[in-house]
Amino acid sequence: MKKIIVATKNQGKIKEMITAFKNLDVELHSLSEFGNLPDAIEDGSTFAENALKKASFYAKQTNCACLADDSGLEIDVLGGAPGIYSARFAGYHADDSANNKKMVEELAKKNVSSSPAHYVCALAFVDTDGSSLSCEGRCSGIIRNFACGEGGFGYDPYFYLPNLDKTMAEITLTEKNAISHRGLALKNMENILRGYLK
Ligand SMILES: O=P(O)(O)OP(=O)(O)OP(=O)(O)OC[C@H]1O[C@@H](n2cnc3c(O)ncnc32)[C@H](O)[C@@H]1O
Ligand SMILES: [Mg+2]
Repeated sequence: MKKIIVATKNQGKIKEMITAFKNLDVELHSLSEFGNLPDAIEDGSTFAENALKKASFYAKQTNCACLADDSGLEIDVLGGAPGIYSARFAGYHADDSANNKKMVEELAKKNVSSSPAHYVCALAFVDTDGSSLSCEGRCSGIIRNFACGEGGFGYDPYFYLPNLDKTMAEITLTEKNAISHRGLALKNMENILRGYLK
């Protein structure tokens, strides 16, 4: 069975990635099994470039095949910000609550209480021989300036899904995976990996 490292330090992503791959015939491992590895440098100009940088970096560090995710939120009224800077919107070591506070402040500066927005997720798989596979997923919704729900992570309590009349933080992990940017990208990657690992 193929051993794949879920190469992320984000616990929210880890849960979603492991749940999504439960029917794939692979052995998933966490980066934490390798001790305290350095952070990958995320200096690409696109989600796809950053995902590939992370997967390649951790494949070298662990000598194992790695699956990495680079993702973020694009808010229309902010011209697509925070985009690839979503994890550090409020500064380099910002946490979710600081980023969310900054996001609410930026909406206020534009004199709006909500805006159409899109989550984007790029996934990259890098094997031990350096060969790579990649794909993306997107999910559209409305960013609002108030939080609802306790689930998910990051911007989820502010990301409203009009079709469900709920935020991403008010649905279960399985429901989130069925519609989210990461869920859709993982479905894609599952199909690509099935062919690759045959
Ligand atoms: O780089 P790794 O170690 O994977 O973890 P990270 O949290 O730094 O991840 P990114 O660099 O890809 O930044 C993505 C940020 O975008 C936001 N984000 C991405 N997917 C999200 C989701 O499903 N729900 C809520 N926020 C999300 C959240 O703020 C993340 O920290
Ligand atoms: Mg990161």
